[in-house]
Amino acid sequence: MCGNEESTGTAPSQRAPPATPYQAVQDYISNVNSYKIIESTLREGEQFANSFFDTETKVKIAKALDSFGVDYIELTNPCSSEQSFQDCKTISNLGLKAKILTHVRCHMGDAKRAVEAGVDGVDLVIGTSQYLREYSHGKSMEVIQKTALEVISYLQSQNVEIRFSSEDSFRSDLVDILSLYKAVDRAGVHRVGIADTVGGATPRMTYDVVRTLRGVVGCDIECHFHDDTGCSVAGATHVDTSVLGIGERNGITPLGAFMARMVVTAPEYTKSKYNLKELKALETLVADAVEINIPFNNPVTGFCAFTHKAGIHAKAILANPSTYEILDPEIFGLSRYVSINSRITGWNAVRSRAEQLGLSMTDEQVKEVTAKIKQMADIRPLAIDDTDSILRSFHLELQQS
Ligand SMILES: CC(=O)SCCNC(=O)CCNC(=O)[C@H](O)C(C)(C)COP(=O)(O)OP(=O)(O)OC[C@H]1O[C@@H](n2cnc3c(N)ncnc32)[C@H](O)[C@@H]1OP(=O)(O)O
Ligand SMILES: O=C(O)CCC(=O)C(=O)O
Ligand SMILES: [Zn+2]
Repeated sequence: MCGNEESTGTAPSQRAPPATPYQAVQDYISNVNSYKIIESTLREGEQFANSFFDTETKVKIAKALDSFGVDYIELTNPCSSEQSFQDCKTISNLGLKAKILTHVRCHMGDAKRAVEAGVDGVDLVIGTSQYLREYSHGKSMEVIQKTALEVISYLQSQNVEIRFSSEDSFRSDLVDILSLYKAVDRAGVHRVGIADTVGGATPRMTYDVVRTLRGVVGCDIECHFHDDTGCSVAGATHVDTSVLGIGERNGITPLGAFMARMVVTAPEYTKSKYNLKELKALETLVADAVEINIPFNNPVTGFCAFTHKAGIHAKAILANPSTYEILDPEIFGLSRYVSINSRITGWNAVRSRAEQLGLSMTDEQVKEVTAKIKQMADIRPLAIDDTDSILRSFHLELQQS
């Protein structure tokens, strides 16, 4: 052992645990205590390369999302196929607490089919960037606005909730989209949405656009962010998510990562509203359905999300978990793991493991066995069983000597 043989400090077990070990990172500027989740696993998620959801799977996922507590569940356009239409009807009739939305083109035919499917709300979308106006639908801003107002007026007559969104908002002309949003807001939509369809926006750009839009519309503002450049966790009043972030290309804001963010930013609201302990089961359900593994570094549920390895970390974590954790795993029904299996393990971690195993040793003895673990760990990777046996046989030798 080197370095800290003499500075053992106070043993973690001798100190009173702090009353509130986890402290929120306060965001005094934003109003984060009333956001809502538009969960799009069954829409954006169906655009994920591997996705095939049969009706039974969709129903299971919809029920799991509902039980988790999401506010809205967004479904694929019922015009996509006969089964998409039937599935919209089936899920709309489940009597879930979450409102059921479908996502359609800002187009009268799509809007009528959405109403026939019996959804609670319709998410209208149309591309507004030069790229999409030229290469997708070919419509001018004037035609877009005229069509939008007609479709909105029809949907109002059908008493459904209406969201109007531009696709590729961040590459659209800001003046163009602001005047379009102003018009649809005046027409009475419930929300407008902005979408970073290609995942190129920065947090600063997002802040600027949402702030400017907030000055122009009175309705709620929904955000939809793609993760092409790893910047998808953000939002305004309503945030689009999908389980594990599945979606077109490499997807959108992952529900779990967003929950991780919000449990820090708005802890009371988030914990009281969402059944965070169901996150892991929900992610496992969707991962199995689309035949993927949960990434090792997934926020909250990645296998090492709460694993502490380096000796300096382990000591402090054992004394007070908030030293190296911004999230309490218990909130998600999970537990932390302190590794003692490597050459970077420290004696404090080993002492804690020995205590867990009921092996009583002096500090000097723990340091001695730690040196043995390190010796072995320099030769090959160790598993927990290996280090436990080293501890047990060392302890046995002590008793026999
Ligand atoms: C960024 C996003 O993720 S937006 C959501 C993407 N979701 C989907 O695409 C849902 C699944 N899509 C589908 O099932 C099909 O594309 C359908 C049913 C919507 C349309 O299918 P098709 O009629 O075969 O058209 P296709 O998919 O080849 O092309 C899209 C058509 O929609 C038009 N379009 C695209 N956006 C809009 C819009 N907002 N309003 C009106 N028309 C639009 C395009 O111009 C094109 O029309 P065209 O047939 O005259 O060329
Ligand atoms: O409807 C929206 O707001 C977003 C549509 C979409 O999936 C996207 O633009 O990436
Ligand atoms: Zn998208």
